[in-house]
Amino acid sequence: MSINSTPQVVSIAGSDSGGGAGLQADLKTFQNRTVFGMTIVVALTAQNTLGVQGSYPIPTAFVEEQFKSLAADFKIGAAKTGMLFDKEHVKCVVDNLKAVDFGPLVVDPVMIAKGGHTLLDTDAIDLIKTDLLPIAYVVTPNIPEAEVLVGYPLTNDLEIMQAAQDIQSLGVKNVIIKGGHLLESQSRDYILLESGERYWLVSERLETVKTHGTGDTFSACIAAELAKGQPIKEAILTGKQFIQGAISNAIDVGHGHGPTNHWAQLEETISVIEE
Ligand SMILES: Nc1ncnc2c1ncn2[C@@H]1O[C@H](COP(=O)(O)OP(=O)(O)OP(=O)(O)O)[C@@H](O)[C@H]1O
Ligand SMILES: Cc1ncc(COP(=O)(O)O)c(N)n1
Repeated sequence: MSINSTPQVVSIAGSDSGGGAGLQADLKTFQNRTVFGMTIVVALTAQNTLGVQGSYPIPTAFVEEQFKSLAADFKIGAAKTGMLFDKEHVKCVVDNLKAVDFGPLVVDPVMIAKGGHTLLDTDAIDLIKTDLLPIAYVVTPNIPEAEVLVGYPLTNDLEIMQAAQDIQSLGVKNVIIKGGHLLESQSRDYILLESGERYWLVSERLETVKTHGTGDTFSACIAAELAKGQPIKEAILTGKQFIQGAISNAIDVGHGHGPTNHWAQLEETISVIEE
């Protein structure tokens, strides 16, 4: 085996002490998908399934030091970003990503935790649009995050499709608008690829409160598959199959919005509906 031939992936995000979202969800997902996972810690949260009790940024100089440590040794095949805390940290992450080759970048534009706690200052959003998205290969906003990125409400399929196009025009190659927040009997994500191909990935919507960290888990799985060299369409399908399996094979921890099951296997119940 040649040096560094094992697929390697890094998550640049915040720590969730409760283990269901953030860096912890990403590492568990990387492990399940058999890629070697690493982390660049941007912020810490004191958090459990009941909510976020506090958050604390890592000094940007130390974020940079972590970038340098990983770049000096590993051959990273894909990266993802999650909670980036504020404008200074977004700038630090962008500057450092430009200085290294960590492969295709998946941006999960985490803004507000499901419990309502702010994970990104609102004055950092412009920088995400102008500086982070142009260097991203994939972006995975949920509906409220997509609304913030485009500046108009998404109330029907046509508006979601238009939003994907408007987000792509910011410079990111592939756009996934996640439909976990749509109150329908199906869970539908809208995909617009670099090639112009567009489709919905549709699965049964599972009635559960155990959805803490669904977005992190989904985007981490996509990054893992990209690090293995999977094409984007396959990587996204695997992400959707993985999150469906992780929600449907529930585990029982905590008293609130429990985490998904990161040791679950892929679920094969996804439909692809071309536009
Ligand atoms: N109840 C559900 N049943 C089936 N799939 C779901 C459900 N909730 C979310 N999903 C799927 O999980 C993935 C993540 O979507 P979601 O919209 O929940 O992201 P998110 O809000 O960013 O998550 P989080 O902020 O918790 O990390 C999507 O593929 C979505 O379709
Ligand atoms: C550190 C960190 N990153 C991301 C999320 C989003 O997950 P959710 O929306 O399920 O709370 C979170 N709660 N904490």
